[in-house]
Amino acid sequence: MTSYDVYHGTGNAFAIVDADEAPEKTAFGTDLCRSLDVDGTLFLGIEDGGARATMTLVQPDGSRAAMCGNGARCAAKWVSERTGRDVLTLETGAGPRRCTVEGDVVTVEMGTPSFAPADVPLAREAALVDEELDGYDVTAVNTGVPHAVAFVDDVRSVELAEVAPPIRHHEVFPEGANVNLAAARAGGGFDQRTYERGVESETQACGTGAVAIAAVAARLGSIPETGEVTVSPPGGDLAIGLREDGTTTLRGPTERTLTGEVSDA
Ligand SMILES: N[C@@H](CCC[C@H](N)C(=O)O)C(=O)O
Repeated sequence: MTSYDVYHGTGNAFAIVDADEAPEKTAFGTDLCRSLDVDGTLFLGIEDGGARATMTLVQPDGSRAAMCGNGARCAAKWVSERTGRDVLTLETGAGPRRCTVEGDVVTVEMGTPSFAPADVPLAREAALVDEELDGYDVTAVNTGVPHAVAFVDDVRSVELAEVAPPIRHHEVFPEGANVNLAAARAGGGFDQRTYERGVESETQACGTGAVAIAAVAARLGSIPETGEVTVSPPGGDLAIGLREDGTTTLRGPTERTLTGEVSDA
């Protein structure tokens, strides 16, 4: 038997498994996503007494993603509950990510968003900034994984399941892209809806997507280049920090909802 916990970060839900206990990752992780109806399975390998942990995300379609913002928040909380560490570094496919745990609230240092075509990646040599793609003005950015961001008047009035797939699979994105729609809120901040690559549907929140929205808003001049902005997916509020050195932070709540065991056979 292998034990698991289910955590969510603003509605983005993950099964978390100790990497040392997992028999195999891809089929096991995919099956767990399906049986628990979660957005991914995180395999965590604790090192140095919890000062560091390796994070591997297997998504419902069997793919692996280099980084996951909300997953990193849940992962840090899981490691902290096991080791008592409040500050730790997650080793991800997108590089090390420092996390700070304060009760149920976790902040992840998300690195520097890149609009460079090779980094997104894009199948062309020019950045994609506020350019029409399948009916939306899209900006492409990598915040650990590739994102397409488009600003609309009202995120709720869009049929995301219809409009997102053509952008998600557009030939300009050789590795695909997560698709985010964002709308400025009257009191400041942004509403968010995200269609996730690998889940192949809308999720209740996406951390790298929230950082992408803030980074694109700053690039397009809709918000200051530094400071904090609230991005609100359906699952709750996320605070995004834009720092003077170009790096970003993601802060928000986490919650454990389930603990169980699954047969390895
Ligand atoms: N939900 C995540 C993003 C997970 C990776 C994404 N689906 C991809 O394949 O790029 C987040 O909170 O950042």
